[in-house]
Amino acid sequence: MTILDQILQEKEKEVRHLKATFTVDSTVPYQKRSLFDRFQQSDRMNIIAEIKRSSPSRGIINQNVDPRNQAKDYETSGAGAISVLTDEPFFKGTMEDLRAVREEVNLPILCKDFIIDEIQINRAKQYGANVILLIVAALSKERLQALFTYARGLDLEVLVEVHNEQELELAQETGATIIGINNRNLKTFEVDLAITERLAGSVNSNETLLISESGFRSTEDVARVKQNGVKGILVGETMMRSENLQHTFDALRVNL
Ligand SMILES: O=P(O)(O)OC[C@@H](O)[C@@H](O)c1c[nH]c2ccccc12
Repeated sequence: MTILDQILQEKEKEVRHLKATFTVDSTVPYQKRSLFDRFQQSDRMNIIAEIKRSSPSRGIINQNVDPRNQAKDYETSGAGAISVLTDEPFFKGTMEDLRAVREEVNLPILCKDFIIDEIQINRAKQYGANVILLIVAALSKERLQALFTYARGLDLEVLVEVHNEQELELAQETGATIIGINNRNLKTFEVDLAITERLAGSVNSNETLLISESGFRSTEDVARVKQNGVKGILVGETMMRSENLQHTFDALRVNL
């Protein structure tokens, strides 16, 4: 069984529990913050900076981070959006982290989780997400379409994550306007920026916002992907380990 299979098995349990315990509170106000508009217009590489305590591939990264302070520091250093890993069993994040971050910053917030059911989308919105992640490798074509349409109906944006040509085609058929090319294979953990170089060419980057995800450490890394129409990068570990965030942001926010 791959790690992705294990995670999805856990998610099924989580969804069963959620269905028994979570109800939507329709009195919670929602304020839209568009990642698409912000990123599509920018003339510098946009950074989605991630709150990531731990991961199955890297182990503990920064277990005791205060998500509020970290997010605030990301915002002042030049982040265009914040990603909050909310998966608990494998990444040690929480929905409370998402809420805390949402209260602290004015940027679009991505709920980074393995979404397989509508109820997780309701919960993400209620905790303050503006954008949700749908991972093509984790869903059937039908479920991908259903969850995508459901989220759009709630006025959320959707980052559709792909790792190969076939998944990219599915994302496009779904109607995705924000596509994340994950350089990390979620089944083997292998990271290779060549994945973005290979896939980005088949996307019309005037209509679709292209994000490259995982494995960014240096200006050179970003330079490799920007030629291909990529307007944003998703950076976790490098941000969580940075001792000088301003310096890290300046190095990665190359001119487009
Ligand atoms: O820490 P990195 O290598 O900068 O990667 C960040 C982000 O791309 C990664 O956390 C990620 C991309 N897609 C995911 C799906 C689920 C969990 C995590 C992820």
